[in-house]
Amino acid sequence: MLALRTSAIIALAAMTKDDHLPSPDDVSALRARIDRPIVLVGMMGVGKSSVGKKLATLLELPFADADDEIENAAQMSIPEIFDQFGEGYFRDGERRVIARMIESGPGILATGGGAFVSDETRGLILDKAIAIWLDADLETLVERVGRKNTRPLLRNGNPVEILKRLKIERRPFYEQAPLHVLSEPGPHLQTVIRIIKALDQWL
Ligand SMILES: Nc1ncnc2c1ncn2[C@@H]1O[C@H](COP(=O)(O)OP(=O)(O)OP(=O)(O)O)[C@@H](O)[C@H]1O
Ligand SMILES: O=C(O)C1=C[C@@H](O)[C@@H](O)[C@H](O)C1
Ligand SMILES: [Mg+2]
Repeated sequence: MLALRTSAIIALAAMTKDDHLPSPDDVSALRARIDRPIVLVGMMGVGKSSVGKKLATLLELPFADADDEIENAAQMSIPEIFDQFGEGYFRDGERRVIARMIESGPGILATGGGAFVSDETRGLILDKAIAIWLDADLETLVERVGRKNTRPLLRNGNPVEILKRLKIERRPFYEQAPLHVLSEPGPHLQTVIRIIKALDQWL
């Protein structure tokens, strides 16, 4: 497969009839080339956890979610951690959990929306893993985060305005990921296939 090691591979093409599931042989061949963790980064609600799980199933790789790991380690929910100890404490835990998980070898890791903003975490991911920026427009994010009220950063103010601001503030960090995949409205599988294609070109 042609290795496109240019600055970034942008898989933003609209869904076409070419967005079909790759054959089992193609998936196996790709799987064999994955020698590092694949780390999904991007805004809250973009689909890192839900798409990441499906991607892991398709590639037959272990899946882990940094937010879940933090909750398990603390035996508390993320809103409880924010309420009782504050965001700084959460970010410390997030940094430690991701540093540990990056050492676990090939697998799919869904990060929390703010993880890639940390210089230390971002440096580690860029050095030792394959970072994929999952991206969506504001309207899509607003619709998706509205399905659950579990994101403490959206509780203190107008969620649309907060998401809009965070999206602008975080873009310079997210765009450092070498792969950029759009997660548009539609089936999760559409995004999974786009990730597979981006990886196939990159590796
Ligand atoms: N491609 C998609 N098409 C339709 N719905 C999606 C898609 N991706 C995610 N969703 C839905 O959007 C919601 C948020 O997704 P998810 O929890 O995976 O986001 P996240 O990026 O992990 O967010 P966070 O950073 O807060 O953990 C879920 O209800 C999920 O099913
Ligand atoms: O975007 C963020 O900063 C966050 C996203 C979620 O995944 C959680 O990590 C937490 O709610 C913070
Ligand atoms: Mg998540």
